[in-house]
Amino acid sequence: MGSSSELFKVQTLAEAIDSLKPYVLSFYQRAEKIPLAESLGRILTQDIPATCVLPHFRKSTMDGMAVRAADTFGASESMPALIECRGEIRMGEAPSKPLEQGTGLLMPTGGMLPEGADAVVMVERLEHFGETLYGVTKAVAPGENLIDIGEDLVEGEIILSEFTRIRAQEMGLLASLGLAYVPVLPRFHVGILSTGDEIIPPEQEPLPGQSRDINGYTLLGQALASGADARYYGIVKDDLAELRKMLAQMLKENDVVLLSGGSSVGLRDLSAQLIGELGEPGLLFHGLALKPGKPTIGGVVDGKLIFGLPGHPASAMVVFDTLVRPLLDGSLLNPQVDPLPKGTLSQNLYSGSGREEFVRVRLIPKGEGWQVEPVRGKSGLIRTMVLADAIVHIPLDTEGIEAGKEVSFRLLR
Ligand SMILES: Nc1nc2c(c(=O)[nH]1)N[C@H]1C(S)=C(S)[C@@H](COP(=O)(O)OP(=O)(O)OC[C@H]3O[C@@H](n4cnc5c(N)ncnc54)[C@H](O)[C@@H]3O)O[C@H]1N2
Ligand code: MOO
Repeated sequence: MGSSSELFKVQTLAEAIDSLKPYVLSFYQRAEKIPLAESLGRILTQDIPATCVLPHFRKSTMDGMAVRAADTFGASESMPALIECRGEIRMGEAPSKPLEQGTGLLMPTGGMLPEGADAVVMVERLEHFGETLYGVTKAVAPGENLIDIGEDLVEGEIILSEFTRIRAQEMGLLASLGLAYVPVLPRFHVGILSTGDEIIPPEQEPLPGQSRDINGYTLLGQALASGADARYYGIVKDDLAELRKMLAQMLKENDVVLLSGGSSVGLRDLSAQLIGELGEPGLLFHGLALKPGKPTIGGVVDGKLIFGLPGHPASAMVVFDTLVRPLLDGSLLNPQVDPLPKGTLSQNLYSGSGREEFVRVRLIPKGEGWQVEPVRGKSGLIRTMVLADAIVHIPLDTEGIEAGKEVSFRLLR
């Protein structure tokens, strides 16, 4: 234990992320094209220009009659404007000739307006006087009840930027552009392993001194929620040979390997030693100026990323969220991928640790916004994470945040 302080050559979170960036970027080169129907939650790897005008025809937004707006000016219930109906436009069909002055064409919502028409009168404002004669009981303004050509999209403009996360509305937009396949970041394959002589599977009854595996499941959930293809590899005892064998297999089968436990300075600190041995460049950092999460380990073995996360369940989750998630979900390159909502802090938050802090908080509805209330409790308590709705960041160079201040938070989903 005498050499423990040398092991902890503490780096900042930003330095750790920078050291991993080149390896993550090389992974991002493996962009793939996937069917649009499977693209929800994936990250675009290209700017998407509008390749067509939308809509490409003038479209009615009401069931009614296409008219020249000027023909309806001054119309009222007591003095309707008289319009001669020249027939009906069907859905999906183009009108055959322009609309003449004083005439109208009946049309459905979504139908194409004829040349010459510049507004639609809704059926509720039409009176049928017989034969082809209709009365308009309320004037329409030019442009009323229609969507103009290019009102949605103008050809050539960049409509989605690189590293946008595809939501339902982006899927719809991509469909409207005719993109049946979309270029996205690849999904990381993530392998998760829990370590420790005392850790047992959930289905076993713990003897004194034993604990059921929590981190295997929290990390699996977080990796899946970040869009990764994640797999849980179980539990390995504090045994160098066993751990080496398992890590070699996991590195073969995954892009990212997550270990938890055994990251600190105890006798059983095997992970850092092994990461150094398994391949190049090996260990990149051991110890971060982070609270919780000081004993975090990070390394790269032959292009694969490997992390040793702290054993304490809340620490492992917070470190995943701040260090690992941004690599998996593309927010490393586009921090705007998830805009941070804001709320008002209910109590002073002190930060005298000399470390960057991530504080678990509850969100309490207050007026139209949120009151942000710190969840107290040690990082060894899983319940603190269950009570928490979000995480608030206190940067390295501040002493804390005063009660009543507005703070940004990241939702824990
Ligand atoms: N002398 C020092 N001791 C510790 C330091 C330090 O700097 N000096 N750092 C502390 C901090 S901070 C943390 S966090 C922990 C991290 O410990 P390890 O990553 O080495 O993890 P373990 O010692 O194996 O376990 C700690 C704790 O967490 C429980 N654990 C581990 N894995 C799981 C799991 N999969 N599911 C549920 N619980 C788990 C384990 O049983 C221990 O109770 O070190 C401090 N010590
Ligand atoms: O980092 Mo330990 O992670 O403070 O509990």
